[in-house]
Amino acid sequence: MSRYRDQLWNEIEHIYAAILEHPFVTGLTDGSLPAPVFQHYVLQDAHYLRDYARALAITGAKGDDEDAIVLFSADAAGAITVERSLHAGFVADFGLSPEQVAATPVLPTTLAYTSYLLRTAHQGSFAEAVAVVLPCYWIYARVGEALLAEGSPEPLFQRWIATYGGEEFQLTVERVLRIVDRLGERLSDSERARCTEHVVTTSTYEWLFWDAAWRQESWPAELAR
Ligand SMILES: Cc1ncc(C[n+]2csc(CCO)c2C)c(N)n1
Repeated sequence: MSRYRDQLWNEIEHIYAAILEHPFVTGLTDGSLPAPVFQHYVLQDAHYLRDYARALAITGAKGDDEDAIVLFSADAAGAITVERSLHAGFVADFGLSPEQVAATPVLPTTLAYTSYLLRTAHQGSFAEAVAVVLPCYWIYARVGEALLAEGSPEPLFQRWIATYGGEEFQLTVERVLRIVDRLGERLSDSERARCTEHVVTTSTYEWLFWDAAWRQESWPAELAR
């Protein structure tokens, strides 16, 4: 019997491959990513990280042992710290004012992704909560690793790559994957199917999140009041 993580990776490998080929991601390493696209991503990510931290805190509260409670609760705080340091730096680099940042609306893809995260974390079991938050860790660790090997000529993008390709983050993800493997050994068939669906859904949202920035997604201007 293979580890649960290997079964899950089989389900999302094609999404990961599509992410590595996405022009947003290739634009990070060849330096061609247009600044407004990266800016869009960073501003939406600030909204995303706040709700992701909430989803992690709920996952921690549902933890089935002390290590799991500590890991997810600490990462809930960590997601806010990352958001503040990474994003304060990028926002300063872009010359954006705090007012402009505060006025940035939560756009459709961010709202859909965070809503699904929070709904599942609130309503699901501990295993479902772990499954729904997993792709955020796992895909960024794998993408960070792949991009670190290539690097970027643009210092701003290189800083982003170093955050997620770095060893410390890789160790955090390994700790989450050990919990996934442990839970995988005792899931019923129906709970396993629900967990797999959450992993596939939020992996798809990871692709969509980059694509929304690439498309410069907005709410329909013709419906604005
Ligand atoms: C859309 C989106 N998905 C994943 C991450 C990466 N990420 C955010 S918090 C966290 C773990 C705890 O710090 C990780 C890996 C991101 N920034 N934005």
